[in-house]
Amino acid sequence: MSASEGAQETGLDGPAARARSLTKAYGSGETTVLALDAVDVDIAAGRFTAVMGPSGSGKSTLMHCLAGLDSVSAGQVWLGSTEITGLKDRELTRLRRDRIGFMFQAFNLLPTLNARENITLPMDIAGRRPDREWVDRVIDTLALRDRLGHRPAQLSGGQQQRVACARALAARPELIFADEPTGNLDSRAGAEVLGFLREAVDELDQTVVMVTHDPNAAAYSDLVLFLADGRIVDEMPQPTSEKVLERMKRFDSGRPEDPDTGRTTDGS
Ligand SMILES: Nc1ncnc2c1ncn2[C@@H]1O[C@H](COP(=O)(O)OP(=O)(O)OP(=O)(O)O)[C@@H](O)[C@H]1O
Repeated sequence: MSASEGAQETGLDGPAARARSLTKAYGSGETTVLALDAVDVDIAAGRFTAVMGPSGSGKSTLMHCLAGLDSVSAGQVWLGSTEITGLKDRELTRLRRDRIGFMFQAFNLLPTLNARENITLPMDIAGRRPDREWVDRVIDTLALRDRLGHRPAQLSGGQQQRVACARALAARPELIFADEPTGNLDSRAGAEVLGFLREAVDELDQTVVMVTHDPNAAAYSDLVLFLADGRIVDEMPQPTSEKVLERMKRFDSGRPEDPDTGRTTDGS
């Protein structure tokens, strides 16, 4: 079987996003922080990828650079076959609007709009006519049909996050970025939202990249990428929460040594 037949069989042709030697430095001179250090990554289309790593390892920076929300210091980023590094701000804004969906920890729902209006808001702003059939499918998949007339204050946290999820899916973006999407939810509502992201991939053929600290959340993904000090240091296909937790513990025990004493910095 040729590679192209394989791609056809899985319905995939090339990664949804790609970075090569992606480098991001903040600040200058002695205070420079290298948030991403020559990262190479392929985000597989039609898959659910989780990004994990210790605090400050570069997870959010990676997501922001892949999504064109942040400029890069060096290297290249592609969304599908479009190189986004080098695009002008206006082109980037349009590309984000048309091709990417976002879900953040804060739901960013507009309080005066009802659920349906919040879901279609990005398309309304862009002057795009929603694909009714698709939006209906998203609404039913997320079990929001009987909540469409409610404003955010009349919805539970989990329902609000489902509306945010529907909003990210509504324009049928090529890629959905979720940054700690369950961070503000109790475990039941969190599990529900993760289940829906999983369904978006399995049933609706969407591509999801999720930044998380939570091994249980990462276990919903197809592949976990582990970042440390701005580099991808490991990856884990078919993760379970136990295996992810074990891997994360190795970061905790990998405390840097003091070069003078050879001891770890906590004195052990
Ligand atoms: N705007 C900024 N200005 C300066 N430094 C920054 C900025 N944003 C991030 N950094 C630094 O870049 C590094 C990576 O940050 P980033 O937010 O990507 O990490 P993270 O893995 O998402 O962390 P967390 O899990 O705590 O959210 C950190 O050292 C951080 O302090």
